[in-house]
Amino acid sequence: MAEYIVFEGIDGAGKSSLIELLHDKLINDGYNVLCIREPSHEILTNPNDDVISTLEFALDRMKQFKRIDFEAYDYVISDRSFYSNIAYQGTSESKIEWIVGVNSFARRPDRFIFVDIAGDTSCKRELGFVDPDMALFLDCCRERYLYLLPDNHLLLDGNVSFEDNLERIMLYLLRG
Ligand SMILES: Nc1ncnc2c1ncn2[C@@H]1O[C@H](COP(=O)(O)OP(=O)(O)O)[C@@H](O)[C@H]1O
Ligand SMILES: Cc1cn([C@H]2C[C@H](O)[C@@H](COP(=O)(O)OP(=O)(O)O)O2)c(=O)[nH]c1=O
Repeated sequence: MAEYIVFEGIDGAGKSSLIELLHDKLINDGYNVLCIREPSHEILTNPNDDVISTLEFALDRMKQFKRIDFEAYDYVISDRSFYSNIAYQGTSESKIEWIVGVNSFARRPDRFIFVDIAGDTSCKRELGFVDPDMALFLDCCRERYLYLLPDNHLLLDGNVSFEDNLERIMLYLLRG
């Protein structure tokens, strides 16, 4: 049964770069690895409608998981999970409660790796400049992630080198 490893963090944190490096390392070590991402395809959501966005992301999530045979792999590595749903669409207490309920059948991660950067760093990496509204929104998402971190998570500083973070990830996976 594959270990389900989730990478989370705001846009531009370095999730996909680290996943690619981890994938190559694990394949090189002889493991069967599947990399997935959420959403599994481009989803046209309305950023002003957290309810519709939540349902779109949650449906895509459930359908994607139906297609995965966890017995066929050693590791399934995912770029995002239902935690993104809470971080991005959970803009009030009542929405968070509802989003947790909508995702109650979503698979829980065996390993949770949070790559941490600030909202303005995200803007600089993704847009090339700091959009104050976007930076503020992303800082709120970051706060929700930090509040939600499950037990046994690994928190990475997304400003240090990929090599240093890959080393930390390998130690974390070895910890059992
Ligand atoms: N630690 C880092 N140091 C320097 N550049 C980084 C770092 N992490 C990410 N980047 C850069 O930021 C951009 C977004 O990285 P990416 O891996 O696509 O993030 P995400 O998947 O979290 O959106 C890429 O250009 C990447 O090279
Ligand atoms: C899975 C998921 C993603 N999202 C958002 C977060 C990202 O802004 C976007 C995915 O963007 P994308 O560019 O595909 O990936 P990334 O920025 O992680 O490299 O979808 C949600 O708002 N809710 C969710 O449940």
